[in-house]
Amino acid sequence: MHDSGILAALLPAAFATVVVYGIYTTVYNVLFHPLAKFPGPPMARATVYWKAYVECIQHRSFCHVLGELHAQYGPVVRVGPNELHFANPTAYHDIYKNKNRWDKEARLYKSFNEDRSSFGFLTYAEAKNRRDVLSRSFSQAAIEGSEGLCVQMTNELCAAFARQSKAGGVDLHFAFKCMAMDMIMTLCFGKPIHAVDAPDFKAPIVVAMDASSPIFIRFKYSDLYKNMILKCPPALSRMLSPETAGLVDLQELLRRQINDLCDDPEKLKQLPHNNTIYHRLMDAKAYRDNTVPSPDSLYEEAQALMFAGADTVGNTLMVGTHRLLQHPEKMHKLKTELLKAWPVLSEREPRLRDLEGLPYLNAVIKESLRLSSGVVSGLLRIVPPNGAIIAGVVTPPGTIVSCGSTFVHYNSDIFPEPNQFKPERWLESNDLDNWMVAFSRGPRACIGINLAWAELRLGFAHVYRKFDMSLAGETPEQLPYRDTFLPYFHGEHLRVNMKLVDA
Ligand code: HEM
Repeated sequence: MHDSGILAALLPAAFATVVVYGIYTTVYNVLFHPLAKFPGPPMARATVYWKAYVECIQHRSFCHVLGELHAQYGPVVRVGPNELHFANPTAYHDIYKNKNRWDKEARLYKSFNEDRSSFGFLTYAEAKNRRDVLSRSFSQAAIEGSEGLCVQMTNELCAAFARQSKAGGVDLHFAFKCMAMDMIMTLCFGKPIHAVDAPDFKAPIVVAMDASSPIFIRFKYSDLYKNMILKCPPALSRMLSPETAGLVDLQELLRRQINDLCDDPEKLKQLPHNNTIYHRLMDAKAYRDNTVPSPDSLYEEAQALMFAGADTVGNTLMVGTHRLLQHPEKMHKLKTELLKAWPVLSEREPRLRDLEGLPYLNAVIKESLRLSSGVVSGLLRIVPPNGAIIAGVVTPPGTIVSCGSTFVHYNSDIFPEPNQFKPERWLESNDLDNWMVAFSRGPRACIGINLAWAELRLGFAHVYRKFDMSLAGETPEQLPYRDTFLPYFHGEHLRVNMKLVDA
């Protein structure tokens, strides 16, 4: 028989095998799977590609879809053949508690192409090794040591506000992200990229990161597409997919930085600060096995730190500002507190320690963190071999589980009138802190929490003490976002007139 004859005979057999396998898995998933008794949309019970359809074809925001599903199906919904989402806030503490060593879920976490980073390692053990090295750079003491740098970045943002303020206002969507990007770049490599100096705050790296957010959703469902964009030569990738060109530029910039350091570690000595995160990451003695990670791993860590550290802080400052502008009386209260702590602008500015003691400032930050929620997607975890009880529900081993932070932060039993901006609620009860989950909880909680708090305290304090702000144009009633892991704000950017106060 000719080759073409063999192929002609095999093709129908291969096709039939695929069809039979498809029918078998569908019947198994719907009727016999250990999760068969949990309610959920019929297609979600049958295939993971239901979620892909909702996210990639319908372009719907999955955390919002989850809200509708829970209203229809109750507190536990089966959103994939092997996946449950919990709406009950107690589930949050059951899943993300300190003593849990649960793995992260591969499809979601591999989509970021940061598999060998603190954020991307799937297992607790691998992540712990890296976190042990990094945690020294993010400890409370380290961040206090970087206070001068943090103040400098905030001052540079304010100087840029003063310079760039013009008819039409400044773009706060990008401005705060630029500041956070300069901060993390300086902490990593000792030199800022001066993102805040870009005209209208459109620093290419920040714009590229912003535009690339929705693309990662597609990476979740197609390795082929992901590799086509991220692993083929940059010039070809830019040609094949102009919409992701910015992401490729960002990768090249970080790769150059890391390759330079790996090729010639002596270059570390030339960095303006001698105690950067990459001094630490490239110090073999910092590791239990005395081995510096591969250049690829160091690159992925840099990407993880940029993505984790810039948009999150930027979004919180933007959402807080949006709400304060909608509530002049709360803005006034904040400014009054700041004026008392910092009566004359030209005199000693308050230190981080002083800002920690300002109750209303801290309440404003908590309320901004609650409303922006940090990461809005469910942080998917795998139930270990012994199974688990989550919010009172017996959950089989191997199940993918999550409870999104928005289901905690917008729960009206915990936060009455959850859509309202009420910093005062944090002053009335300390118990609420138990339900602040913006930085997640447990062994994979945010490693940058101290840095984030420092940036938020200094950001709010300096900007609100130094500027009177008013909306340029219409007040957007809401800042609509889509769940792309972080919230992706896709509406009109928040533009604000900034007027320097006299003293
Ligand atoms: C308002 C600011 C921030 C918020 C709301 C936030 C939120 C979070 C959340 C929810 C996680 C858990 C993600 C997961 O389980 O998949 C996380 C992890 C992480 N964050 Fe942050 N973050 C913020 C700022 C920062 C900053 C400034 C950095 C440092 C550059 C940072 C670095 C990280 C890293 C490295 C992880 C991975 C930890 C691990 O998986 O073990 N974050 N963050």
